[in-house]
Amino acid sequence: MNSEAPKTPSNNDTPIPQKEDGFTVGPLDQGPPCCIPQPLIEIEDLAIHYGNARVLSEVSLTIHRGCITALIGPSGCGKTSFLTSLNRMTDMVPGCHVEGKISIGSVDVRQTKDVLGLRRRVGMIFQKPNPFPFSIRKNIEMPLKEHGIRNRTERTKIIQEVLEDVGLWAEVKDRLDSSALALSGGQQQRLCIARALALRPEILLLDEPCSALDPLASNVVEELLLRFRGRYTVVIVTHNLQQARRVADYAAFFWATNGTGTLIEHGSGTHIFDTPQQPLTSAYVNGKAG
Ligand SMILES: Nc1ncnc2c1ncn2[C@@H]1O[C@H](COP(=O)(O)OP(=O)(O)OP(=O)(O)O)[C@@H](O)[C@H]1O
Repeated sequence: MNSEAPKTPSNNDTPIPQKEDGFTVGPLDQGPPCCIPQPLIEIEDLAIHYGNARVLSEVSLTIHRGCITALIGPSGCGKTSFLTSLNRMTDMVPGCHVEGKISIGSVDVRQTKDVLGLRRRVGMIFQKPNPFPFSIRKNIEMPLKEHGIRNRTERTKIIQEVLEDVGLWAEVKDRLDSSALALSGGQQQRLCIARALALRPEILLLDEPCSALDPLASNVVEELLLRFRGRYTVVIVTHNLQQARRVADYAAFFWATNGTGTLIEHGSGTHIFDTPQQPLTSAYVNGKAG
């Protein structure tokens, strides 16, 4: 294990990026613009079961505010299960049982009664873009209404802001009432990210967000993630090690033995990809295992 600081510059003098190229990139007042390693999510001795099968065990990890943390490891080692436990999506899986402690700031994730508030704070983006089968506008408006934003002018403002944040505004501003399903895959994924941003989350969980996209669309989403650094705390599952290497301030490597995954090693992206301590990590990141 390693808790060395990430490669990203960490000092208070880094200027806050201003609106450029039509992007505003999230609430500007939400924190340090660079990756100052301050713990935000603390996971202690996490275990996850589906029925009698223990698929994840003994995972302890600190995730830092404003940083991008990549979860890597072969298929079936528990990355998605881990990710979805962070905003209690695991509650929705019949037979799923989570043990251990997850804290986000002062909130005890497993004990909190305010699951809606938790999910507002911790947004989730899935592998396959999943826009609602409605208009582009309604895709963002619906969750805003569900979360109690009754004022139409405020909703209209947020819709424009978040579409600008994901670089989609110029492409869709003249067809906000057209079906979201008519957008390309990459545009749909950016719409889903905009929908998550509309609720002003602090944390974004992304489960292989680029794997269903063509290389060009994938690059656009990756670029977007880099722009989120410092504004949102991003936790991303990716099988694309090149992508993980490019974006990760921190990386956590999982591996399963006899069906039970665990965390083998974590640390800065540089540490995991260039100087891993564990032979298994080295074999995996160099394409010799997994
Ligand atoms: N709903 C479920 N019911 C039963 N078992 C499940 C369920 N979801 C996941 N599993 C099992 O839990 C283990 C971990 O799965 P998980 O999807 O978390 O791994 P992963 O590392 O994200 O895999 P991948 O990279 O293929 O998405 C696997 O053995 C999987 O079959």
